[in-house]
Amino acid sequence: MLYSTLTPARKRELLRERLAGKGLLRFPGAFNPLSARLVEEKGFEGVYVSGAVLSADLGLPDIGLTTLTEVAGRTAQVARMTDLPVLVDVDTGFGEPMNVARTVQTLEDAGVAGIHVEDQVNPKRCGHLDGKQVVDTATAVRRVRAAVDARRDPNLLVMARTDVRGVEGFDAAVDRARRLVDAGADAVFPEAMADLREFEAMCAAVDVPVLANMTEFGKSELFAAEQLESVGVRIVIHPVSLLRIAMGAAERALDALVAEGSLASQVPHMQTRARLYELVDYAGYDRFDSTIFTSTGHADRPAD
Ligand SMILES: C[C@](O)(C(=O)O)[C@H](CC(=O)O)C(=O)O
Ligand SMILES: [Mg+2]
Repeated sequence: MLYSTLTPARKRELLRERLAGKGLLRFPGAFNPLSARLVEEKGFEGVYVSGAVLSADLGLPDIGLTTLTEVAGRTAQVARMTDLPVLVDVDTGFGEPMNVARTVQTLEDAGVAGIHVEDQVNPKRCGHLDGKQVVDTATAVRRVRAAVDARRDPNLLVMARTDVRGVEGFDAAVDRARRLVDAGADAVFPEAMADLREFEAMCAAVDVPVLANMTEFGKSELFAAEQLESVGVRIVIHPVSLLRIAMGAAERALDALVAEGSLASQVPHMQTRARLYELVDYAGYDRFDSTIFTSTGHADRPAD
């Protein structure tokens, strides 16, 4: 009931423990707080909060228009719904290194287990589009150092995302990733890798966990979990997938409503009322209510 049963500190500790072990951690993107519960119930290891989803949710393109307050607010709502560690996309950190520091502390307060900050210029764009620009290494390093220095919980995972692959090529991306690890990054998110071999080489080049972004309609093929695991990738995100699936379903249903005048044909595709209530733990609230009434000896309500 009311959810998360673990403190943010414990979730961070658990993520660190899992990363110290072996295997791939799968982080589907939650497109709303409730979907985070679904992700947890299905047995995934973490929840991703995507900047692209957050922007799209507000009807905005993913070009750095969202504010820290919006991102932190939504992320806190997601994090409180799950015992899984939440990894959040903070784009370029919302400004200069001082802003990055504030971003990190604000998101620590929002209950996340990790953040990733990227080395694009502002306005940023989706990492799988052409025409991106990146900042120089010194600026990228300052962002990561600011993030690392600002965290109050040493277990908060500071992940450095580099967009250099799509701008200057793979070797430059490896150089950039190494510099960001030297600056204190706990993990690396190499954006827009061309193939599995590049993931493998990146994993071999840095001795911190590497993330793979399996976003659809992007530059990377959609590799399966076993393929990524076999080349040493430690975290995979499916950032926008659930939003795409939900929006695809919503559009098809609206078309049916227009064509058929009713949604009767769509009911088999819907999450049932019972399943929704299960996800929000309706029964848990009922139990709480009756326990309180019983224990306070409320006369009007029978104990059950
Ligand atoms: C991972 C990402 O940063 C996101 O915001 O989810 C995006 C995803 C996308 O636009 O498909 C990205 O830049 O890759
Ligand atoms: Mg993003």
